[in-house]
Amino acid sequence: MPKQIILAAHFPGVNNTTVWSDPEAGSQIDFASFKHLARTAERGKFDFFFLAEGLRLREQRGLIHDLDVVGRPDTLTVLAGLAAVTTHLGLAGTLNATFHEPYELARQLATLDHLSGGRAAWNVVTSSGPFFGENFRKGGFLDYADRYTRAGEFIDTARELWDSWEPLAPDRDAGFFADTGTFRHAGPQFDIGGRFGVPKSPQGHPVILQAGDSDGGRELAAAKADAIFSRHHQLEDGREFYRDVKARLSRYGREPDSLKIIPGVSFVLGDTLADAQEKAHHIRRQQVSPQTAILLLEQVWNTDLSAYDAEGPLPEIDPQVDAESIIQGRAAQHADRLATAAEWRGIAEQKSLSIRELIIEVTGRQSFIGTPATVAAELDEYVQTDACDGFILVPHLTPGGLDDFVDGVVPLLQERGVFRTEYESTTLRGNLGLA
Ligand SMILES: Cc1cc2nc3c(=O)[nH]c(=O)nc-3n(C[C@H](O)[C@H](O)[C@H](O)COP(=O)(O)O)c2cc1C
Repeated sequence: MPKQIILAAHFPGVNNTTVWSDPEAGSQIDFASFKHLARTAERGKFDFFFLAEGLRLREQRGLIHDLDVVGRPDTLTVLAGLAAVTTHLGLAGTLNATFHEPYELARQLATLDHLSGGRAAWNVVTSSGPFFGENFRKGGFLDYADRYTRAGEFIDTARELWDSWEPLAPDRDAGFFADTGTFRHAGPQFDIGGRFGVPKSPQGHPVILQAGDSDGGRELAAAKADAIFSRHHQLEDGREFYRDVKARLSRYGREPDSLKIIPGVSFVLGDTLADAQEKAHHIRRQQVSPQTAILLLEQVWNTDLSAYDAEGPLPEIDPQVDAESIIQGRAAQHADRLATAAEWRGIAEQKSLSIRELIIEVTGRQSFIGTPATVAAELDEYVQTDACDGFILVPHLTPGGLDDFVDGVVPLLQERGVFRTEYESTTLRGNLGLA
C-alpha cells in the first residue's frame, strides 16, 4: 500500500500570503470564516485544522505590521467553537511554551480534547524573541538557548499532568470523598504539585506538533513531538530536512513513522497549466501591493524606505547593518543584509525590475501550481519520495480558499489510493496513525 498523505488546513494567516483586495476575501475574525474553512476541510476528510498564534501584534517602524491590523484572536477559544460545528476534524492550535504555564495549557488542551471527542492538538513554539513576553508578568525573559530546555520540560510536565488523573470510586461511606491522583513535578523550569483538574481525555495525550527550525527545535521534535510543521516545501530541501529529522529519532528509541513531517504549502489551481500560471502571477501581484513591496524591502534594508516609489528602482543607499532592528516580533529573515541587497540588486539589474517586481520575483512563488491532476500527482510524488508525510495547506483567501482544492484535488488523491475516503477513527491520533 502506498504511503497515505496527511492533509491539514491552515487558516489564512496575517502575512501577505493572504489576499485582502480580492472581492471574495472575507473576515479574519468572524466565526463564520473559521467555520467555513473548517467545514470545507472536514468535507475533504482532512486530518486537522490549524491555527497560528500571535501573542502580540508585530510592529515595523513602530507601526502595526502588515495584516496584524486585523487582530489576532485567541487560538484555543476559536478551536473550542469549532469543536461544536465539526465531528472528525483535528483541531490544532499554536501555543507558546516560553510564556504560557504547563498547568494552564494542560487543562485547556485536555478540555478541548473532551469537548471535541479526542481531536485536540498543540503546536509548540518558543517565540522568535523577547518582544512577545512584554505582555506577560515575567516580561521578555529566557535566553534563546534556554527556550528549548523550557519547552522540553514543559511538554514532559503537561504529559505528567494528563497522566496523573486516576479516577477512584468515591468512598460513599466516608461522605463522597474521592481521590483523583496527585502530581508533583520538581525540575529546573517548573516546580509544581497538586491535583490535576480534568479527567483523562479521549486521546490521553493530545497530539503534539513542533514548529521551529533550529537544531534545538529539530532535536525537541525528535525527542517529544508527534509531528513537525516545517517550512521545507521544495522537493530536494524537503528530502534533506526529512532525512535529517528522521535520523535523529533512533537516539530516542523512536521509529521513523512516529514523527510526521508536514510542511506548510500554497497552491494555485487552473483548468490548464497556462491558466494556473496566469492565476498564480495575478495572485502574487495582489499579495505584493506597492506598500507590501516597500515593507518587505525595509526588512532587508532595516530602514524607513516609505519615501521610495515601489514602481521605481531599488534604493542606492546600503542597508543599515548595525542599527537596532526596525521589526518587532518577527524572526530575522536575512542574516546578511548586505549580501541579500547585493543579490537583489543583481537580479533587478539583470531583469530590469522595479522594487515591486523584484519583491514579486524573490518572494512567495506558490508551492504547487497546475491543474488538479498535475497538483495531485506532484503532492503524491513528494510524499512517496519522502520529501514529507503530508501538507498543511495555506490558502490565499479567507474563507473560501480551500473550496477548489477539496472539490478538485482530493477526489484525485482518493482515486490514486493515497488519501482516505472516510475517517478511520474518531480521534486525531487515530487518523494520523499515531500510537
Ligand atoms: C512553520 C513555522 C510556523 C510558526 N508559527 C508560529 C506561530 O504561529 N506563532 C509563533 O509565535 N511562532 C511561530 N513560529 C516560530 C516559532 O515561535 C519558533 O520559536 C521560531 O521559529 C524560533 O525557533 P527556531 O530558532 O527553532 O526556528 C513558527 C515557526 C515555524 C518554522
